Amino acid sequence: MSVSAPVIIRLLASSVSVASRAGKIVRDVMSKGELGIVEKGKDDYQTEADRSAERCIIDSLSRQYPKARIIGEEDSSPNENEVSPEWIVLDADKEVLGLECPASLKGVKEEDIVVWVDPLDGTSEYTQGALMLKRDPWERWKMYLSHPFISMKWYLSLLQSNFGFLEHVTVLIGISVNDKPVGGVIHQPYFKNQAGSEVKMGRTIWGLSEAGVGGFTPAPPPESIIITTTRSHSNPVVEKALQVMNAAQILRVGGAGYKLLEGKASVYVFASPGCKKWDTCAPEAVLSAAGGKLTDILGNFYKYGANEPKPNKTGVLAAVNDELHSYALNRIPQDLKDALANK
Ligand SMILES: Nc1ncnc2c1ncn2[C@@H]1O[C@H](COP(=O)(O)O)[C@@H](O)[C@H]1OP(=O)(O)O
Ligand SMILES: [Mg+2]
Repeated sequence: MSVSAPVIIRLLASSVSVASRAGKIVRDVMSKGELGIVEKGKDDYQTEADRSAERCIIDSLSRQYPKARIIGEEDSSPNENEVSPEWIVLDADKEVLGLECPASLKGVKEEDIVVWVDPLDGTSEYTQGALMLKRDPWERWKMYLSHPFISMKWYLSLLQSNFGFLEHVTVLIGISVNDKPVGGVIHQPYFKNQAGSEVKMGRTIWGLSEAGVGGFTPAPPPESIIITTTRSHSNPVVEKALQVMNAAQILRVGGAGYKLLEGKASVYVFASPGCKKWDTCAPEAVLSAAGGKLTDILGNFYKYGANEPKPNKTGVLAAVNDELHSYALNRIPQDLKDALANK
């Protein structure tokens, strides 16, 4: 790799490469069918894919950027023995390496950087996707019984979903400097690239502050207001914040990364704690590089320094441009903002 490129460019290029490798780990664990689900907290699960993909990303990046602070959702400690040599990725994406570094980022030093890693965003959708991959109804029913966190209502909605929730899964790597997300990578392991009769799985999107985005073309905002929100972590306050938006449509999809990429919505509203810094760092970087804005429900930016609290206690409000962000912010009732701020 060219050592002459500024560190922020090299790190973003390395993150693009390692995110694809992590995406393959996510697919491989699913293919084996042994998810190794662990309950971390209420509505919060971890699988073998989360653990292995995180080790792949953290070990690959920390070998190349030892002075950067890298924080992963699963908080697994580095242990050489656990890491398969095949998981270590030391190459870097050529397109990103060739980017002109914005002047404001040229002087960034490795030790100024904090990287937030979510190895598998949309874990609920991933585990539910596993259930639906069981084509034999009896096998599926037995697996459902071993997933005590999936209610019968969800099970029935899954049966009607045409097995689509795996597309909501993403791998997120967010790069922050001075508390701000400046670079982001969102990899979709289950995105289908159709080339003739051949289907190749996976796509990687990146964004860099003042440089733009790559890997996809952001769609122009729809004429009417289309909102996206959680499908698996709702509550009455989340619903109240949606009702006041006067939206033409509400799309309920999983994962923070996927909400930015599903292509139809222009505003993301989630008036609840639940998301953490690793959920929003990469999406915020990509969104702002594309001209959008992500804040909490009160309109304040989150800070991404290494010592900042991990939970995004005051929710998420994101939009593809400032005008739509202001529209949504002004519609949220003050009592709802106060209730979240004082939680
Ligand atoms: N109540 C919660 N508990 C745990 N994680 C949450 C919660 N709410 C949101 N998240 C995280 O934020 C992401 C976006 O939320 P949602 O899918 O509900 O829209 C989720 O995929 C999940 O990340 P993860 O899947 O990495 O654990
Ligand atoms: Mg997440």
